[in-house]
Amino acid sequence: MSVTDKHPQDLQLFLDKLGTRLQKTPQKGSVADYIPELARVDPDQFALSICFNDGRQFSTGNSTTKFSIQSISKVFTLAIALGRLGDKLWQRVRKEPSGNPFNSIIQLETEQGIPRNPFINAGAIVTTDSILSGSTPKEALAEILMFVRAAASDDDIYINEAVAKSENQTGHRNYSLAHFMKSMGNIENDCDCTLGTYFHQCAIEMSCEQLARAGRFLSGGTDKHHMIDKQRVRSINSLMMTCGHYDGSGEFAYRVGIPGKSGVGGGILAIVPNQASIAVWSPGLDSCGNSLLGTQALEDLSTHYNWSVFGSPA
Ligand SMILES: NC(=O)CC[C@H](N)C(=O)O
Repeated sequence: MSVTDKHPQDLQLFLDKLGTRLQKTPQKGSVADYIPELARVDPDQFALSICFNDGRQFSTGNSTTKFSIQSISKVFTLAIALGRLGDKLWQRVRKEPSGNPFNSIIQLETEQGIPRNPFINAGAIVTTDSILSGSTPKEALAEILMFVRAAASDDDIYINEAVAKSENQTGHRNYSLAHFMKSMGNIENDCDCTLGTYFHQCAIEMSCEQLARAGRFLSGGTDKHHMIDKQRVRSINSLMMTCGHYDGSGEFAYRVGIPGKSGVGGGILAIVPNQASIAVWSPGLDSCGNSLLGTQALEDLSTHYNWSVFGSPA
């Protein structure tokens, strides 16, 4: 029996109180300003949506407002790449936490251009490059959008061109990562094509309600949402737990205790394995680039409902 069968009204009340309390918090973190279009987002926004495997969905705050999913897109591209290449992907990217910022270049030189994991920028660029091989950027982006729309059961999901363009103009760090990996033989396509595709996937916009629904393929929702092999669901969740918040992954696992993937747009997709998919959004970020209040909301929620996969204190 899920928590919704027992106390659906209590859960809605809990979420509304949580949203109201967090929105009053003075320390909201800072919005990402290295992508100029994201610097314009109003930091005083908060939304959360939970989609249970039994189909029920509960939301609070600005839950239909769309935001830039940014690195949360890396979960969808990893699922597509694993479906295409299978374990061969792991010859080009590893499965280890990096302990470094998401856009760090330092490990690539001593580690032969093989990124630590698919969720740091270098690893995500390699993952996108693998999807691009054999397709044009337009075809690869169409495939990514098709996957996301099918996962969310919603066609009203698009790429924000202005955000993609804005990141392309200021994406010198990502260009350096891609060119370094190209020099080491780990990028197959033209760097401009791979990065153009990567910037566009990051610029996908979704609301918390859409994102929570899109995450059902990782929470083991109904048969309809078995979009990928069950073994892969487990693999992706394990990487979200160990690497989904970059150099803040240990802290997130310690405080929240469930797999999660953040993005610099302020969103987090979190999975309660076999139970629910949760999307939270608050644009202010902490020093590791993870949503400050989003993390707090997930900690409060998972503590209250005992969702940590590491056991319950009771
Ligand atoms: N952590 C993130 O969300 C980073 C994604 C962003 N598009 C970048 O490449 O810098």
